[in-house]
This record gives sequence, structure tokens and C-alpha cells, in this order.
Amino acid sequence: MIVTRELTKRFGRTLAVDAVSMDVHEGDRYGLLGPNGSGKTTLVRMLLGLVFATSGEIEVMGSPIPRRIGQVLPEVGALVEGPGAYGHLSGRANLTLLDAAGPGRAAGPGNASRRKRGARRARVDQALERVGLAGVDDRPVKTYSLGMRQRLGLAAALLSEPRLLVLDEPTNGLDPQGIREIRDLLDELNAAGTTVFLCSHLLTEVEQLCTRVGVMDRGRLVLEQEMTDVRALTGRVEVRSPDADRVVALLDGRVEHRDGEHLVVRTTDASELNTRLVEAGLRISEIRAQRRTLEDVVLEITGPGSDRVDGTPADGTPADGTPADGKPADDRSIERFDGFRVEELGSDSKGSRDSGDET
Ligand SMILES: Nc1ncnc2c1ncn2[C@@H]1O[C@H](COP(=O)(O)OP(=O)(O)OP(=O)(O)O)[C@@H](O)[C@H]1O
Repeated sequence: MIVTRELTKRFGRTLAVDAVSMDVHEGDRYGLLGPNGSGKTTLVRMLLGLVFATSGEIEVMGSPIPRRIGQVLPEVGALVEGPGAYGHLSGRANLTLLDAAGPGRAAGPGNASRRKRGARRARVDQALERVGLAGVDDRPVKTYSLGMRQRLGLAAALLSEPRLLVLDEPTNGLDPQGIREIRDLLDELNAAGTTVFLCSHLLTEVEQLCTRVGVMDRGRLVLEQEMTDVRALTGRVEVRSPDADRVVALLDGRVEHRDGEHLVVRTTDASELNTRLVEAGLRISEIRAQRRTLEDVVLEITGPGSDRVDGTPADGTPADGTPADGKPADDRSIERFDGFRVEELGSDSKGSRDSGDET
């Protein structure tokens, strides 16, 4: 669905993307994970033909990019660098304009035109409904919270019923409820056949949503794996027992770690261990085969010095003092891949929370 070969992008002396060879399969929910500044957005912008690569190749749905970008874009829904919109218009009006600007969508005179307008209204209604904005479509977008703008951006990406969704930090600005709703929506779209490719600096977001993961670190793709392989068994079983002392005695040297009632036992067979403990008359309140977490794997690869994934301070401000979105304060213009140039959203929209009052 997306293939890159040795894809590289330099901005002057900055090597933003460094020889990335990536492979996103049809039907994937692919999460590209990496700390701020690791090159995710630059890579996505190259995939969408917004930025030219310095070297390397890109194929999206079998077509070379940017050469065949015009052929590919109608089948791609994208949300990159924050959603853009005309602030003085409602969400519905914005979507209607966007839909009208889509390929083959211009309405002419007569019955055919009325049919097209009817179909457009239905598409816009459905997109608003899907992202949970159906009840607020008369308010101007400038009154929307960042979370609502994010949903509107997603609704725009869904208008064309895309085969591929490309989303840069899709849950940016959403509260936990909003994040869950977007996750459910992406799950649902993926189940219906849409390939989802998203960038995130949040481990948990990728771990919960994605079937395949790529990890970027300083411009390089340092891992690409199926999530089931990432979450491989460790050859340990975790046991919780009120009889922990007796478990330790019975297992004689196979308990690697103990913390109160919680024990980590070296074995690959949880059911055999369970049978043995129960037959010995020991009480077991919990037993499960231990799996690696995405965090274990990322830390293993990027090393203890690279703790920036999910590691920004609690106030969201990176240690180097740049704003929470990682962009210089004067670099916050909003663009859309389809050239639908829109009003800039002020920096005050960044970091605001989804008020949750849109329903
Ligand atoms: N237009 C540009 N001009 C110069 N340098 C740039 C430009 N765009 C990105 N960079 C630099 O390229 C590197 C990668 O940035 P990029 O935005 O792709 O990373 P990211 O992983 O998407 O980070 P974030 O999560 O903050 O968006 C950074 O060092 C950034 O400063």
C-alpha cells in the first residue's frame, strides 16, 4: 500500500529522513512512532507529494510518488499538521466546499446537479455523524476546540471514502473519551477495508490501535514489525498468590523476581505451572504468560538515552523548550495536501483541550 526505498530528505544541514525503507501492507493499521523531530511529519509530507525527497523512492498504491500523485490522492484521506478550515464558516459548510472541490464533484445545472447536491449532503452528513460532530454543524469553526477541529479534519479525510487514511497525530488535543471514539472509528473503518497509516509520539496510542508498527529515531526507521511479534512471549509467567512463600519453595530457583504476592517465574508453559501449583494446594489469584510491551522494545532499540518517546514533561513542553507541538512558534501555518488553502489557525488553538461540549 505504501512502500519507500532508501527515502531521504535533507533540509540544509538537517537530515530529517535518513534512508527509510518502509512497507505498509493493505489492511494494516500502521503506527509510525517516534519522538518529536524524528522525521515522521517530513516522511508523511513526502508520501503525499507535499515535499520532494532528496533521494529514494516512494510508491503509494503501486504508483510512484510524486509522479502519479494526482491519480493517488482521490483514494487517500489525509489529516496532516492539524486540521485546517475557514474559521467563519460552519463545519458543514467547510466540508461541503471541500467535497465540491473533490475530483469529478463539481455540480452543473439540471437534475444531475440536484442529484449530486443530494449525494453531497448525504456524504457530509455521514462524515459529520461518524466523527461525532453532527450536533454542532451550525457553529463557526473558529468557536471549535482543538479536539473538534481535529474531528472536522478527520471528517474531511473521510469524505472520499478513502482506501488509505494518512493521519499525523490524529488524537492531538482530544480528551480520553475523544481518543477512544477516534480509536473506535479507525477500528471500524479498518474493518471495512481502509488501510490506516498514522504517526504518533504516543506509545500507548500505537500499541492500542495498530497491527503493525514502525519506529523512527533521528530520521531512521529503527524498527518495523507486526504488533503480534513486538508483543512476543518472554519465556516467563507472572503469578500472583497469597501463598507466595510456598510457591517460591515449591519452584526451587525458577522464581526470578518477587514483589510481595507477585512473582515472575521462568517457564514457557503457564498451564503446566498452574496445574502444578493448584495440585500442591496453593492459592493462585492471577496467572499469565508475560509478553514484551511496545515500550520494552522501543527502549531496547533506542537505548536509555533516547527516552523522548512518550517522555515529554507533564506540561507537554519538550526539554529543549520548544512548544508542545515541537514546531518553532513562528512555523504554525496550516496547510492541506489538496491545496484547499485555508485560514491559519492561531497558535492559541494549539494545546487547548477538547471541551467535550460538541454533542
Ligand atoms: N521545512 C523545514 N525546514 C527545515 N527543517 C525542517 C523542516 N521541516 C522539518 N525540519 C526538521 O526536520 C527534522 C524532522 O522534523 P519532523 O517535523 O519531520 O519530525 P516529527 O517526527 O514529525 O516531529 P513532530 O512530532 O514534532 O512533528 C527536525 O529536525 C525539524 O526541525
